[in-house]
Amino acid sequence: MAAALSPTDPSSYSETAKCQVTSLHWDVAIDFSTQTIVGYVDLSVEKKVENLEDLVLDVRDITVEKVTLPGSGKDCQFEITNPQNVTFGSKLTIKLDSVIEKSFTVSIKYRTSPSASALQWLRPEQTAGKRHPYLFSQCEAIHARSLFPCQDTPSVKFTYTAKVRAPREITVLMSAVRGGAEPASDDSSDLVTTFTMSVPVPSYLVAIVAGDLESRKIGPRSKVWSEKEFVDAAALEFAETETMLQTAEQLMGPYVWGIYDLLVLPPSFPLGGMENPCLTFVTPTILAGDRSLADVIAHEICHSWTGNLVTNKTFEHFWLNEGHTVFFERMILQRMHGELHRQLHAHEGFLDLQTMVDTLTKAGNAPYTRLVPDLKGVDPDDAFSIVPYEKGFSLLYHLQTILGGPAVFEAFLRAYVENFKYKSITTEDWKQFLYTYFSSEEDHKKLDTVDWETWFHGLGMPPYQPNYDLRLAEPGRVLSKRWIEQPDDDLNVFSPGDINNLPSIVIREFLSQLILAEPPLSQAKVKHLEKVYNFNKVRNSEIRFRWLRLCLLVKWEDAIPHVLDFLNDQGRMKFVRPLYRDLYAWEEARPKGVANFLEHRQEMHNTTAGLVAKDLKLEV
Ligand SMILES: CC/C=C\C/C=C\C[C@@H](O)/C=C/C=C/C=C\[C@@H](O)CCCC(=O)O
Ligand SMILES: [Zn+2]
Repeated sequence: MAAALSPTDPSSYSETAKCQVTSLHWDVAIDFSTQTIVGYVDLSVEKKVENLEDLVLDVRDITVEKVTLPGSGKDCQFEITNPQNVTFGSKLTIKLDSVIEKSFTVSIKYRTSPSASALQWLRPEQTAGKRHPYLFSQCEAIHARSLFPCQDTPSVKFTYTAKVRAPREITVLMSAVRGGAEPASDDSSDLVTTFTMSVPVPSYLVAIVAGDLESRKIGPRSKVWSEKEFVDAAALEFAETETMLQTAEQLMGPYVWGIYDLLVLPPSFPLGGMENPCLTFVTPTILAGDRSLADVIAHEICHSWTGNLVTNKTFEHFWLNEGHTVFFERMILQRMHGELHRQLHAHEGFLDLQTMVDTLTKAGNAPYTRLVPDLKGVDPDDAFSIVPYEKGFSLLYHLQTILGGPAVFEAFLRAYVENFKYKSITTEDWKQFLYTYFSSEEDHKKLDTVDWETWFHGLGMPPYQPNYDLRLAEPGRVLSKRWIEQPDDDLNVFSPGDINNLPSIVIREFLSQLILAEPPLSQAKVKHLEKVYNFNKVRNSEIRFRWLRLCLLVKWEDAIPHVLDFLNDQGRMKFVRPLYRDLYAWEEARPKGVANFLEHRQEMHNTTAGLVAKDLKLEV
């Protein structure tokens, strides 16, 4: 019989009403030769009920060797049920007959599997330096259970310490403050590095990286880490980090995590960024050379408050993490570059939301367009999209508009963070606080005009269409209109100078408008665009992405090798999944897309490969 999932979190087996993990100690060795992590996790647990018979934990692809209660020195019986559940992993039940104390510790001796979904192992030849192997983790949403047995639900927060052993030429970092690295007592060719995270975090924020890493100081509390080959470029690209941190502190209160470092990962990293505390992980696709893609850094910095301090209680409330973070990210852009930048980014987000809603709806996944989706029986990775980011932002922007503008709403958001910091909350908690904060009769009348049911549970686009100020984008929009209206046999009116002085965000808007043109642009026009502006040479990933989508839209065969190059150069899902879907949708290009995927899937990140396989309708 299948094991039951938690009544309070559809993505976890843990029984958090009975007991909760409050701290964790991880004592492990990284074994690159077997692609496993081996050692102990010690969990300190607090009982919530008098008679606690079992401790139930989430595991996936983990071999448990022994469980002991260090307090009494006794071994515990344990069993693993649902061993093959692809979506949620398995349920580890530890028998606790003898525990009478309110708090106790269990020590679990275990090993991970080479196919642990949280981990990507790279051979030396897959790294930039080609000298040493590399390992990185991605635990959000529910992959921490493949790294260590845990209550893998964001409703539980714990502090942690760690001791990680690895070969001495490998630098190990975690989402925590790094202590020293000492030679292992039995073999000085290994180093043991220690870490401390003293702010309670959910399991999805535990992260590890191990590789041939260097760092550069980029601010009083910040370093950037990466392979030697990228580190100087990364230091220049992210030089605004401290300004962003200070701006975020003005908006949301003190930064509680001590250090804020950045790690630039190898190109297969599946996300733009991941807000691992003390050490944000980012994709190298934001190394544009001109800081124009640093909005990703602003976003990850804001998660230090929204997400990492105030956390969604389950991934059904993921919009609380992401909607607020996008809202604050755009406030940082506004403070640094002006309101028109915020307006243009918000507009771009709304266009992206429309595209995503169309894609999900056409694919039969309309339920994932809900702001608060039902994740019962659903892998959170399958439900993941920009919907919670942009629909969430739209809701907050709408509230800002009706409740009195930025000053009033910023004060509310600051109070929201203050009120819920260190907690995990639901959408209902958020809404109750909103009504309590805006308590006057007049404000309640305004709040009651909001169609909450449609915002939270409605399918498709939000029930309100914002009217953003697009003055900044005007030159790009005028140029796109000219291209759309110009007859195909009279294209010599365009010249490279048309886009010379346009900021990259405006070129993005230019290309987005061309993609949206109805009827679609002719292939002749797209070929002429290349002739005049040389887009195939542009390395800015956001421009490259839009340009290649436009080429596929008009079925320009010569563009396919450029698309495949981009797909094989990097593995960011935001770019890879739509391009593979476009290849699939074009019947003649489909075999090339499928063949390219099959050739490269072994090099891809697990999660990306699994989702692309579904996009290409291949067996997983
Ligand atoms: C409603 C959605 C339900 C669950 C999703 C929760 C987690 C999904 C999982 O796939 C993890 C996502 C992690 C995201 C981290 C960073 C993003 O900001 C990246 C955004 C995309 C990009 O910029 O490349
Ligand atoms: Zn985010």
